[in-house]
Amino acid sequence: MSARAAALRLLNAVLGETPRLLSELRDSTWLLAMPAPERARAQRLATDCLRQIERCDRLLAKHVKKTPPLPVQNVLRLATWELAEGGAAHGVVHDWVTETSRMQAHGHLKGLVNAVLRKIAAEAPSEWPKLRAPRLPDWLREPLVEAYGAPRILAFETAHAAGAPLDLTPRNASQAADWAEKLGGTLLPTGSIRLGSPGQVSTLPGYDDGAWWVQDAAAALPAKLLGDVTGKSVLDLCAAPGGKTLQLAAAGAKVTALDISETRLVRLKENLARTGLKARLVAADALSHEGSYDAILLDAPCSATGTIRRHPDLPQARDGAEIGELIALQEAMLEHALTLLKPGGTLIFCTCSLIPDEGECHIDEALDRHPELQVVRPTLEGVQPDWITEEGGIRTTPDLWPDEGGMDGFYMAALRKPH
Ligand SMILES: C[S@@+](CC[C@H](N)C(=O)[O-])C[C@H]1O[C@@H](n2cnc3c(N)ncnc32)[C@H](O)[C@@H]1O
Repeated sequence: MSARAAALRLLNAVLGETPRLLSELRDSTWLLAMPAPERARAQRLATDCLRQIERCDRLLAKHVKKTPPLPVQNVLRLATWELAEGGAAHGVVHDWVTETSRMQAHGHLKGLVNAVLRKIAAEAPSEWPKLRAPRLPDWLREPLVEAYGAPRILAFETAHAAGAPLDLTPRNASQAADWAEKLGGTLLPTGSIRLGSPGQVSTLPGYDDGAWWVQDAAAALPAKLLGDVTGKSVLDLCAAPGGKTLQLAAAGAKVTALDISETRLVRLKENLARTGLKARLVAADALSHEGSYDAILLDAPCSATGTIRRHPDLPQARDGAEIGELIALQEAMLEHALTLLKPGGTLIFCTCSLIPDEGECHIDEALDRHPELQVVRPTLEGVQPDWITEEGGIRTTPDLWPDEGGMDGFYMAALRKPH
Protein backbone atom coordinates (compact mmCIF):
# COMPACT_ATOMS: atom_id res chain seq x y z
CA MET A 1 0.00 0.00 0.00
CA SER A 2 1.34 3.45 -0.87
CA ALA A 3 1.80 6.09 1.84
CA ARG A 4 -1.03 8.15 0.31
CA ALA A 5 -3.44 5.20 0.23
CA ALA A 6 -2.59 4.42 3.86
CA ALA A 7 -3.05 8.07 4.89
CA LEU A 8 -6.47 7.99 3.25
CA ARG A 9 -7.39 4.82 5.11
CA LEU A 10 -6.33 6.43 8.39
CA LEU A 11 -8.36 9.57 7.71
CA ASN A 12 -11.42 7.52 6.74
CA ALA A 13 -11.17 5.64 10.04
CA VAL A 14 -10.72 8.78 12.20
CA LEU A 15 -13.61 10.57 10.52
CA GLY A 16 -15.81 7.52 9.90
CA GLU A 17 -19.10 6.49 11.46
CA THR A 18 -17.33 4.85 14.39
CA PRO A 19 -14.46 7.31 14.80
CA ARG A 20 -11.10 5.85 15.80
CA LEU A 21 -8.06 7.63 17.21
CA LEU A 22 -4.82 7.38 15.25
CA SER A 23 -3.22 5.85 18.37
CA GLU A 24 -5.82 3.04 18.24
CA LEU A 25 -4.93 2.37 14.60
CA ARG A 26 -1.16 2.39 15.11
CA ASP A 27 -0.93 -1.38 15.57
CA SER A 28 -3.27 -2.32 12.69
CA THR A 29 -1.87 -5.27 10.74
CA TRP A 30 -2.21 -3.48 7.39
CA LEU A 31 -0.21 -0.52 8.70
CA LEU A 32 2.48 -2.67 10.34
CA ALA A 33 2.89 -4.58 7.04
CA MET A 34 4.20 -1.39 5.38
CA PRO A 35 7.92 -0.53 5.27
CA ALA A 36 8.70 1.76 8.24
CA PRO A 37 9.53 4.93 6.23
CA GLU A 38 6.31 4.64 4.16
CA ARG A 39 4.29 3.97 7.31
CA ALA A 40 5.81 7.06 8.96
CA ARG A 41 5.00 9.13 5.84
CA ALA A 42 1.38 7.96 5.88
CA GLN A 43 0.97 8.75 9.56
CA ARG A 44 2.59 12.16 9.13
CA LEU A 45 0.37 12.99 6.15
CA ALA A 46 -2.83 11.97 7.95
CA THR A 47 -1.82 13.78 11.17
CA ASP A 48 -0.83 17.01 9.40
CA CYS A 49 -4.01 17.00 7.32
CA LEU A 50 -6.18 16.48 10.43
CA ARG A 51 -4.37 19.39 12.10
CA GLN A 52 -5.38 21.64 9.18
CA ILE A 53 -8.68 20.05 8.25
CA GLU A 54 -10.78 23.18 8.73
CA ARG A 55 -8.43 25.16 6.46
CA CYS A 56 -8.66 22.40 3.82
CA ASP A 57 -12.46 22.42 4.02
CA ARG A 58 -12.64 26.21 3.74
CA LEU A 59 -10.49 26.20 0.63
CA LEU A 60 -12.45 23.32 -0.87
CA ALA A 61 -15.87 24.82 -0.07
CA LYS A 62 -15.58 27.32 -2.92
CA HIS A 63 -15.15 24.55 -5.48
CA VAL A 64 -17.27 21.69 -4.17
CA LYS A 65 -20.99 22.49 -4.31
CA LYS A 66 -22.28 19.16 -2.96
CA THR A 67 -20.24 17.28 -0.32
CA PRO A 68 -18.93 14.08 -1.95
CA PRO A 69 -18.85 10.71 -0.13
CA LEU A 70 -16.39 10.71 2.81
CA PRO A 71 -13.53 8.81 1.09
CA VAL A 72 -13.57 11.29 -1.82
CA GLN A 73 -13.89 14.23 0.54
CA ASN A 74 -10.83 12.90 2.38
CA VAL A 75 -8.89 12.54 -0.89
CA LEU A 76 -9.60 16.22 -1.54
CA ARG A 77 -8.54 17.18 1.99
CA LEU A 78 -5.27 15.22 1.87
CA ALA A 79 -4.40 16.56 -1.57
CA THR A 80 -5.28 20.12 -0.51
CA TRP A 81 -2.96 19.83 2.46
CA GLU A 82 -0.17 18.50 0.24
CA LEU A 83 -0.66 21.35 -2.23
CA ALA A 84 -0.79 23.95 0.57
CA GLU A 85 2.41 22.53 1.98
CA GLY A 86 4.14 23.12 -1.35
CA GLY A 87 3.83 19.67 -2.93
CA ALA A 88 4.51 19.62 -6.70
CA ALA A 89 1.06 20.22 -8.22
CA HIS A 90 1.34 17.82 -11.15
CA GLY A 91 2.44 14.83 -9.05
CA VAL A 92 0.01 15.50 -6.19
CA VAL A 93 -3.02 15.90 -8.48
CA HIS A 94 -2.07 12.93 -10.66
CA ASP A 95 -1.54 10.57 -7.72
CA TRP A 96 -4.76 11.51 -5.92
CA VAL A 97 -6.81 11.20 -9.12
CA THR A 98 -5.30 7.74 -9.59
CA GLU A 99 -6.11 6.89 -5.98
CA THR A 100 -9.74 7.95 -6.57
CA SER A 101 -10.01 5.92 -9.77
CA ARG A 102 -9.12 2.79 -7.74
CA MET A 103 -12.17 3.21 -5.49
CA GLN A 104 -14.79 0.65 -6.42
CA ALA A 105 -17.76 2.71 -5.32
CA HIS A 106 -16.45 6.18 -6.16
CA GLY A 107 -14.02 5.78 -9.06
CA HIS A 108 -16.40 7.70 -11.33
CA LEU A 109 -15.68 10.85 -9.26
CA LYS A 110 -12.08 11.04 -10.46
CA GLY A 111 -13.03 13.79 -12.93
CA LEU A 112 -14.42 15.91 -10.12
CA VAL A 113 -11.28 15.32 -8.03
CA ASN A 114 -9.09 16.31 -10.98
CA ALA A 115 -11.05 19.52 -11.68
CA VAL A 116 -11.20 20.62 -8.03
CA LEU A 117 -7.56 19.90 -7.31
CA ARG A 118 -6.38 21.87 -10.34
CA LYS A 119 -8.19 24.91 -8.97
CA ILE A 120 -6.81 24.33 -5.48
CA ALA A 121 -3.28 23.96 -6.90
CA ALA A 122 -3.64 27.36 -8.54
CA GLU A 123 -4.99 29.22 -5.53
CA ALA A 124 -3.46 27.47 -2.49
CA PRO A 125 -0.19 29.48 -2.46
CA SER A 126 -2.03 32.81 -2.18
CA GLU A 127 -5.18 31.75 -0.25
CA TRP A 128 -3.88 29.28 2.33
CA PRO A 129 -1.94 31.80 4.43
CA LYS A 130 -5.07 33.96 4.77
CA LEU A 131 -7.10 31.19 6.44
CA ARG A 132 -7.56 31.37 10.20
CA ALA A 133 -6.17 28.67 12.51
CA PRO A 134 -8.64 25.77 12.76
CA ARG A 135 -11.20 26.18 15.53
CA LEU A 136 -11.81 23.56 18.17
CA PRO A 137 -15.19 21.81 17.92
CA ASP A 138 -17.96 23.28 20.11
CA TRP A 139 -17.96 20.40 22.63
CA LEU A 140 -14.47 21.48 23.67
CA ARG A 141 -14.35 25.14 22.65
CA GLU A 142 -17.30 26.13 24.84
CA PRO A 143 -15.99 24.86 28.21
CA LEU A 144 -12.52 26.18 27.40
CA VAL A 145 -13.80 29.66 26.51
CA GLU A 146 -15.67 29.64 29.81
CA ALA A 147 -12.55 28.65 31.72
CA TYR A 148 -9.88 30.74 30.00
CA GLY A 149 -11.73 33.42 27.95
CA ALA A 150 -12.01 33.66 24.16
CA PRO A 151 -8.64 35.37 23.44
CA ARG A 152 -6.69 32.56 25.16
CA ILE A 153 -8.60 29.94 23.18
CA LEU A 154 -7.56 31.64 19.94
CA ALA A 155 -3.98 31.39 21.20
CA PHE A 156 -4.51 27.68 22.03
CA GLU A 157 -5.86 27.14 18.49
CA THR A 158 -2.86 28.91 16.96
CA ALA A 159 -0.57 26.65 19.01
CA HIS A 160 -2.55 23.54 17.97
CA ALA A 161 -2.20 24.50 14.30
CA ALA A 162 1.56 24.89 14.67
CA GLY A 163 2.02 21.32 15.92
CA ALA A 164 4.67 20.34 18.46
CA PRO A 165 8.44 20.05 18.50
CA LEU A 166 9.98 16.93 20.05
CA ASP A 167 11.03 17.15 23.69
CA LEU A 168 13.38 14.78 25.46
CA THR A 169 13.99 14.16 29.15
CA PRO A 170 17.64 13.45 29.89
CA ARG A 171 18.17 10.49 32.20
CA ASN A 172 20.82 12.45 34.07
CA ALA A 173 19.77 16.07 34.59
CA SER A 174 23.38 17.19 35.02
CA GLN A 175 24.10 16.10 31.42
CA ALA A 176 21.16 17.94 29.88
CA ALA A 177 23.24 20.74 28.33
CA ASP A 178 25.73 18.23 26.85
CA TRP A 179 22.93 16.21 25.26
CA ALA A 180 21.22 19.33 23.95
CA GLU A 181 24.47 20.27 22.20
CA LYS A 182 25.15 16.75 20.93
CA LEU A 183 21.65 16.47 19.44
CA GLY A 184 21.57 20.02 18.05
CA GLY A 185 18.66 20.89 20.35
CA THR A 186 17.84 23.62 22.85
CA LEU A 187 17.94 23.27 26.61
CA LEU A 188 14.57 24.50 27.93
CA PRO A 189 14.28 26.46 31.20
CA THR A 190 12.70 23.44 32.93
CA GLY A 191 15.54 21.07 31.94
CA SER A 192 13.98 19.28 28.95
CA ILE A 193 15.76 19.21 25.58
CA ARG A 194 13.83 20.47 22.55
CA LEU A 195 14.56 19.29 19.01
CA GLY A 196 13.20 21.20 16.01
CA SER A 197 13.32 18.56 13.28
CA PRO A 198 14.46 15.30 14.84
CA GLY A 199 13.99 12.83 11.96
CA GLN A 200 13.78 9.22 13.11
CA VAL A 201 14.12 9.28 16.89
CA SER A 202 15.49 5.75 17.26
CA THR A 203 18.54 6.60 15.11
CA LEU A 204 19.61 9.57 17.28
CA PRO A 205 22.69 9.23 19.51
CA GLY A 206 21.78 8.20 23.05
CA TYR A 207 18.53 6.45 22.12
CA ASP A 208 19.86 2.90 22.33
CA ASP A 209 21.61 3.57 25.66
CA GLY A 210 18.54 5.22 27.16
CA ALA A 211 20.42 8.49 27.78
CA TRP A 212 17.08 10.26 27.25
CA TRP A 213 13.47 9.51 26.37
CA VAL A 214 10.74 11.33 24.50
CA GLN A 215 8.50 13.32 26.85
CA ASP A 216 6.86 16.70 26.41
CA ALA A 217 8.38 19.42 28.62
CA ALA A 218 5.08 19.85 30.50
CA ALA A 219 4.72 16.09 31.05
CA ALA A 220 8.17 16.06 32.65
CA LEU A 221 7.11 18.40 35.48
CA PRO A 222 4.82 16.23 37.69
CA ALA A 223 7.53 13.71 38.66
CA LYS A 224 9.90 16.59 39.47
CA LEU A 225 7.32 17.99 41.90
CA LEU A 226 8.13 15.08 44.21
CA GLY A 227 11.60 16.53 44.82
CA ASP A 228 14.29 14.18 46.14
CA VAL A 229 12.91 10.64 45.90
CA THR A 230 16.18 8.78 46.53
CA GLY A 231 15.42 5.51 48.30
CA LYS A 232 11.72 6.31 48.70
CA SER A 233 8.93 3.88 47.80
CA VAL A 234 6.98 5.57 45.02
CA LEU A 235 3.78 4.28 43.43
CA ASP A 236 3.26 5.38 39.83
CA LEU A 237 -0.44 4.64 39.72
CA CYS A 238 -1.31 4.96 36.02
CA ALA A 239 2.15 4.34 34.71
CA ALA A 240 2.21 3.16 31.10
CA PRO A 241 3.97 3.78 28.74
CA GLY A 242 6.22 4.99 31.52
CA GLY A 243 7.75 8.42 30.94
CA LYS A 244 7.22 9.31 34.59
CA THR A 245 8.27 5.86 35.83
CA LEU A 246 11.60 6.35 34.03
CA GLN A 247 12.08 9.77 35.65
CA LEU A 248 11.34 8.40 39.13
CA ALA A 249 13.57 5.34 38.69
CA ALA A 250 16.38 7.51 37.28
CA ALA A 251 16.04 9.76 40.34
CA GLY A 252 16.71 6.78 42.63
CA ALA A 253 13.18 5.90 43.80
CA LYS A 254 11.99 2.34 44.45
CA VAL A 255 9.16 2.47 41.92
CA THR A 256 6.03 0.36 41.69
CA ALA A 257 4.56 1.03 38.25
CA LEU A 258 0.92 0.02 37.99
CA ASP A 259 -1.36 0.11 34.97
CA ILE A 260 -4.58 -1.64 34.04
CA SER A 261 -3.46 -2.24 30.46
CA GLU A 262 -1.19 -5.25 29.89
CA THR A 263 -0.47 -4.06 26.34
CA ARG A 264 0.65 -0.63 27.51
CA LEU A 265 2.74 -2.26 30.25
CA VAL A 266 4.65 -4.14 27.53
CA ARG A 267 5.75 -0.74 26.20
CA LEU A 268 6.75 0.31 29.71
CA LYS A 269 8.81 -2.87 30.05
CA GLU A 270 10.55 -2.14 26.72
CA ASN A 271 11.30 1.41 27.89
CA LEU A 272 12.80 0.10 31.13
CA ALA A 273 14.89 -2.43 29.21
CA ARG A 274 16.23 0.23 26.83
CA THR A 275 17.19 2.58 29.64
CA GLY A 276 18.42 -0.14 32.04
CA LEU A 277 16.20 1.33 34.76
CA LYS A 278 14.21 -0.77 37.22
CA ALA A 279 10.65 -0.76 38.51
CA ARG A 280 8.24 -3.35 39.92
CA LEU A 281 5.45 -3.74 37.36
CA VAL A 282 1.87 -4.44 38.41
CA ALA A 283 -0.99 -5.04 35.97
CA ALA A 284 -4.09 -4.15 37.97
CA ASP A 285 -6.94 -1.74 38.48
CA ALA A 286 -5.66 1.23 40.48
CA LEU A 287 -8.89 1.21 42.48
CA SER A 288 -8.22 -2.22 43.96
CA HIS A 289 -4.46 -1.87 44.60
CA GLU A 290 -3.33 -2.24 48.22
CA GLY A 291 -0.14 -1.01 49.85
CA SER A 292 1.57 1.85 51.62
CA TYR A 293 3.97 4.26 49.93
CA ASP A 294 6.16 7.26 50.78
CA ALA A 295 4.99 9.03 47.63
CA ILE A 296 2.43 8.50 44.88
CA LEU A 297 2.16 9.89 41.38
CA LEU A 298 -1.34 9.68 39.94
CA ASP A 299 -1.36 10.55 36.24
CA ALA A 300 -5.03 9.80 35.83
CA PRO A 301 -6.74 8.81 32.56
CA CYS A 302 -8.34 11.94 31.11
CA SER A 303 -9.65 13.63 27.98
CA ALA A 304 -6.02 14.25 26.86
CA THR A 305 -7.15 17.62 25.52
CA GLY A 306 -3.77 19.06 26.49
CA THR A 307 -2.07 17.00 23.80
CA ILE A 308 -3.99 18.22 20.72
CA ARG A 309 -0.86 19.76 19.17
CA ARG A 310 0.47 16.22 18.76
CA HIS A 311 -2.91 14.46 18.47
CA PRO A 312 -5.07 16.61 16.18
CA ASP A 313 -7.33 13.60 15.57
CA LEU A 314 -8.65 13.86 19.13
CA PRO A 315 -11.11 16.76 18.69
CA GLN A 316 -12.34 15.11 15.46
CA ALA A 317 -12.75 11.57 16.74
CA ARG A 318 -14.16 12.42 20.17
CA ASP A 319 -17.25 14.38 21.21
CA GLY A 320 -16.70 14.82 24.93
CA ALA A 321 -19.31 12.19 25.84
CA GLU A 322 -16.83 10.25 27.99
CA ILE A 323 -15.61 13.21 30.07
CA GLY A 324 -18.21 12.86 32.83
CA GLU A 325 -17.17 9.26 33.45
CA LEU A 326 -13.50 10.21 33.37
CA ILE A 327 -14.04 12.92 35.99
CA ALA A 328 -15.76 10.40 38.28
CA LEU A 329 -12.92 7.89 37.74
CA GLN A 330 -10.28 10.56 38.46
CA GLU A 331 -11.99 11.44 41.74
CA ALA A 332 -12.30 7.79 42.77
CA MET A 333 -8.63 7.22 41.94
CA LEU A 334 -7.54 10.27 43.91
CA GLU A 335 -9.57 9.13 46.94
CA HIS A 336 -8.17 5.61 46.78
CA ALA A 337 -4.61 6.84 46.22
CA LEU A 338 -4.82 8.92 49.40
CA THR A 339 -5.51 5.71 51.36
CA LEU A 340 -2.24 4.24 50.00
CA LEU A 341 -0.13 7.22 51.10
CA LYS A 342 1.89 7.03 54.34
CA PRO A 343 1.49 9.86 56.87
CA GLY A 344 3.89 12.63 55.87
CA GLY A 345 3.85 11.38 52.27
CA THR A 346 3.22 13.40 49.11
CA LEU A 347 0.78 12.63 46.32
CA ILE A 348 1.04 14.24 42.90
CA PHE A 349 -2.22 14.42 41.01
CA CYS A 350 -1.93 15.28 37.32
CA THR A 351 -3.80 15.06 34.03
CA CYS A 352 -2.92 16.10 30.46
CA SER A 353 -6.26 17.88 30.15
CA LEU A 354 -7.10 21.53 29.57
CA ILE A 355 -10.47 21.16 31.29
CA PRO A 356 -10.44 22.48 34.89
CA ASP A 357 -12.98 19.82 35.96
CA GLU A 358 -10.21 17.29 35.29
CA GLY A 359 -7.59 19.37 37.12
CA GLU A 360 -7.97 22.34 39.47
CA CYS A 361 -11.50 21.33 40.57
CA HIS A 362 -10.31 17.92 41.82
CA ILE A 363 -7.80 19.57 44.14
CA ASP A 364 -10.32 22.14 45.42
CA GLU A 365 -12.78 19.33 46.15
CA ALA A 366 -10.17 17.04 47.72
CA LEU A 367 -9.19 19.89 50.08
CA ASP A 368 -12.86 20.31 51.02
CA ARG A 369 -13.21 16.60 51.76
CA HIS A 370 -9.86 16.37 53.58
CA PRO A 371 -9.09 19.71 55.26
CA GLU A 372 -6.01 18.13 56.86
CA LEU A 373 -4.27 17.86 53.45
CA GLN A 374 -1.80 20.56 52.44
CA VAL A 375 -0.93 21.71 48.95
CA VAL A 376 2.85 21.95 48.58
CA ARG A 377 3.44 25.03 46.45
CA PRO A 378 5.85 24.30 43.59
CA THR A 379 9.36 25.72 43.42
CA LEU A 380 10.57 24.09 40.22
CA GLU A 381 13.28 25.56 38.03
CA GLY A 382 11.85 27.19 34.92
CA VAL A 383 8.25 27.20 36.15
CA GLN A 384 6.98 30.76 35.81
CA PRO A 385 4.98 32.31 38.68
CA ASP A 386 1.93 32.82 36.44
CA TRP A 387 1.69 29.07 35.80
CA ILE A 388 0.94 28.56 39.49
CA THR A 389 -2.76 28.41 40.24
CA GLU A 390 -4.75 29.80 43.16
CA GLU A 391 -4.87 26.50 45.00
CA GLY A 392 -1.13 25.97 44.48
CA GLY A 393 -0.96 23.64 41.46
CA ILE A 394 0.68 24.22 38.08
CA ARG A 395 -1.40 24.84 34.95
CA THR A 396 0.35 24.65 31.59
CA THR A 397 -1.37 25.39 28.28
CA PRO A 398 -0.29 25.04 24.63
CA ASP A 399 0.15 28.81 24.18
CA LEU A 400 2.92 29.06 26.79
CA TRP A 401 6.51 29.53 25.51
CA PRO A 402 5.12 30.75 22.15
CA ASP A 403 8.59 31.62 20.83
CA GLU A 404 10.07 28.26 21.80
CA GLY A 405 7.27 26.15 20.26
CA GLY A 406 4.68 25.79 23.04
CA MET A 407 4.06 22.92 25.44
CA ASP A 408 1.34 20.43 26.28
CA GLY A 409 -1.60 21.41 28.44
CA PHE A 410 -1.20 19.81 31.87
CA TYR A 411 -2.42 20.25 35.39
CA MET A 412 -0.52 19.04 38.44
CA ALA A 413 -0.59 19.58 42.16
CA ALA A 414 1.26 18.11 45.16
CA LEU A 415 -0.80 17.13 48.22
CA ARG A 416 0.91 16.35 51.54
CA LYS A 417 -0.69 14.10 54.16
CA PRO A 418 0.06 15.21 57.73
CA HIS A 419 2.13 12.96 60.08
C1 LIG B 1 -2.28 9.42 31.04
S1 LIG B 1 -1.95 7.75 30.77
C2 LIG B 1 -0.51 7.51 31.75
C3 LIG B 1 0.77 8.03 31.13
C4 LIG B 1 1.99 7.65 31.97
N1 LIG B 1 1.88 8.09 33.33
C5 LIG B 1 3.27 8.17 31.38
O1 LIG B 1 3.83 9.15 31.88
O2 LIG B 1 3.76 7.58 30.42
C6 LIG B 1 -3.17 6.99 31.75
C7 LIG B 1 -3.00 5.51 31.99
O3 LIG B 1 -4.01 5.09 32.90
C8 LIG B 1 -4.26 3.74 32.65
N2 LIG B 1 -5.52 3.38 33.33
C9 LIG B 1 -6.79 3.67 32.95
N3 LIG B 1 -7.67 3.20 33.86
C10 LIG B 1 -6.94 2.62 34.85
C11 LIG B 1 -7.28 1.95 36.06
N4 LIG B 1 -8.55 1.79 36.45
N5 LIG B 1 -6.28 1.45 36.81
C12 LIG B 1 -4.99 1.60 36.43
N6 LIG B 1 -4.60 2.21 35.28
C13 LIG B 1 -5.58 2.73 34.51
C14 LIG B 1 -4.28 3.65 31.15
O4 LIG B 1 -4.05 2.33 30.72
C15 LIG B 1 -3.15 4.61 30.78
O5 LIG B 1 -1.95 3.90 30.55
